[in-house]
Parts: sequence; structure tokens; C-alpha cells
Amino acid sequence: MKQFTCVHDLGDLKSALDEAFEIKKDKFKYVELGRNKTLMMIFFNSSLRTRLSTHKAAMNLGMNVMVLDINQGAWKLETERGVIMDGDKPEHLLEAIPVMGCYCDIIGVRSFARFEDREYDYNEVIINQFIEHSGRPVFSMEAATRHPLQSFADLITIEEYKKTARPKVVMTWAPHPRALPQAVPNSFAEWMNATDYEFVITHPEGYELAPEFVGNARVEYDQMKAFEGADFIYAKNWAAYTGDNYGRVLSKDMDWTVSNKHMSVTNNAYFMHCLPVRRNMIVTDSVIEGPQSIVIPEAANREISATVVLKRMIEGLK
Ligand SMILES: CCC[C@H](NC(=O)CCC(=O)O)C(=O)O
Ligand SMILES: NC(=O)OP(=O)(O)O
Repeated sequence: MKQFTCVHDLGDLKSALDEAFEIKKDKFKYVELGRNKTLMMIFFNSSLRTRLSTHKAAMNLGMNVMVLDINQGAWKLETERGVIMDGDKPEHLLEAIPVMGCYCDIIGVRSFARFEDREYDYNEVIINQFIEHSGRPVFSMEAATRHPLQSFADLITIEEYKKTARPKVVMTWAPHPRALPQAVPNSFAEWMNATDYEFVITHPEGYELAPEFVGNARVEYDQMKAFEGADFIYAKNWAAYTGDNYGRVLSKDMDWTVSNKHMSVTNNAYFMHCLPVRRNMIVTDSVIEGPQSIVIPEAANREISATVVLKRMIEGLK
């Protein structure tokens, strides 16, 4: 696998899931595969789970690991072409990228949407520069429009916990104090649409996601109606996508905060969230601490999704 930025890069989902459950049984089964291979993780934004789980996954495969927090220790980077570099950025990304590629075998990149220009974000300019100029296989650790390592872990988790072949999965918007990217909801929707689950998206009007990610999902503006009979509730905040509202916070309506009242109309649904989560904005303490909350096993599966992806990228090096 030469790149991993979306669900289609994994190929057949069933075989990817089979590989995930095989690795889950013995995480060090392929510990020789990555000997003398180096992973470089590059972060333009903060991280806990992605940083730790992907590092652990590389260790499971016997890899060496380097981590770089851009703009914290490295030179501040200019990312735009044509800019006269007479400001506070001594280095251009277009030099830094091939240089970083000299020191490693595989590159992971985290670079969130900037919300300055929707076309710039949705053209995935930053990660595509790494794909084009690093000379190495590149995978996303959350880019502007997707978070595939998270979504793969989410799918592994649903497959582990589902009680029926085709569960009802509901992705619900919830309020947040800041403008958050659409990457996680876009990606979750893309992966859910690649399964045969019943998939519903619920959010206030104005928070419609890009049609290419909504796909065949049913969109329901009545949150309680959407929750009826659900087997899994996947909560996440995102800023508006459509038109001139791109990147804006249109609502902080706390009636959308997932509470026991919401969960009471579900089919004893499991609660999921990618984390980090703003408690009592996204979800109440009692729900996220309750017996149906699987946010910790969901986070644990990030190690598994990353191990499968890195294994396939190492295999692709030969
Ligand atoms: C895996 C999620 C990463 C990121 N989350 C945040 O940036 C949360 C920041 C905050 O809550 O202030 C997001 O929503 O895409
Ligand atoms: N879910 C997730 O990617 O968490 P971090 O942002 O902490 O890596």
C-alpha cells in the first residue's frame, strides 16, 4: 500500500478486518517485518491517541520511530508557493518535505483543515504535497477532510460489539465551544457507507456535510427520532461546511448534548466518540461513564488499525 488517506486505499474491508482481528490476537506476530525500517510522524496539530497508538503500532512491527512537531522545535514553515519569504518562516515545506523523506521509509502526517479556504482544505493541499514530494509512502493521521486511522478503528469496534449483522449506527452532531473540522464525521460516514449497516446522520439544519461523504446515509434533523432503535451512537462536533458558513459555529444548542434521555430511546445503544471529548457539551458525564460507553475500547483499537496500515505499507516497500 503506497498511501492511506481514505477507505478505498485499504481495498476489501472484510480482509482488512480479518487482518485486524488476527493482529489483535498477537500484536507482535510481525515484529520482524519492520526491522531497520523507520517511521516518521509529522504533526502540524496536537494529538494524544494518534501519536501514542501509531508509535506503539510501529513498535509492534519492529520499526524505528521519529516524531516531529512542526512549528515546535523545527523551523516555522511556509506552505504557500509564490510567497516572498521575508517574514518569520525561514523554511519552505517544499524543501522540508523531501529532506524529511531522506531520513525515513514511511511518513505519517497530521494536518487539520485551516478553515481559511474551503477549496484549499478539500483539495488536501498539505498531505498531497507530502505524497508528491517526499518520495515515500504517506498515510494520514487526520488530514483536512478525513481521519482514516480513526474510522478504521471505529469499524473494528462496531464489528466487535454489534449484536446484529446490520446494526443501526447513528452519527450525531453535538455542541462545542470551537469550530472543529469535518474530517472525523466525513471519514466515519465514508466508512459506514462502505458497509451494509443502517446509517443515519443527525444534525441541526446548516450542518450538512459534503454530499460525497453523506453518500447513502439518511439525514434526520430530529435527533430524538434519529436515535430511535439505534444500536450505536457516534457523537462528534463539526463546524458548518456549506457555502459562506464554511468553518463557522452556527449553534451551541445544548439540547443536542447526548444524555440519558437521548440514550433511553435507543436499542440500549453503545456510545462512541473518537476523543478528546468536551464532557457536558458533547455528552453528559453519566453517559460517557456508563456501561454502554465504549470510548476506551474504541481508542484501544487505534493501535490495531495503525498496525494493519503500517504492516501493509511496509509490505509495499519491497
Ligand atoms: C480526533 C479529533 C481531533 C480534532 N479535535 C479537536 O481539535 C478537539 C479540540 C478541542 O476540543 O478544543 C477534530 O475534531 O478533528
Ligand atoms: N482520536 C484521535 O485521533 O485522538 P488524538 O487527536 O488525541 O490523536
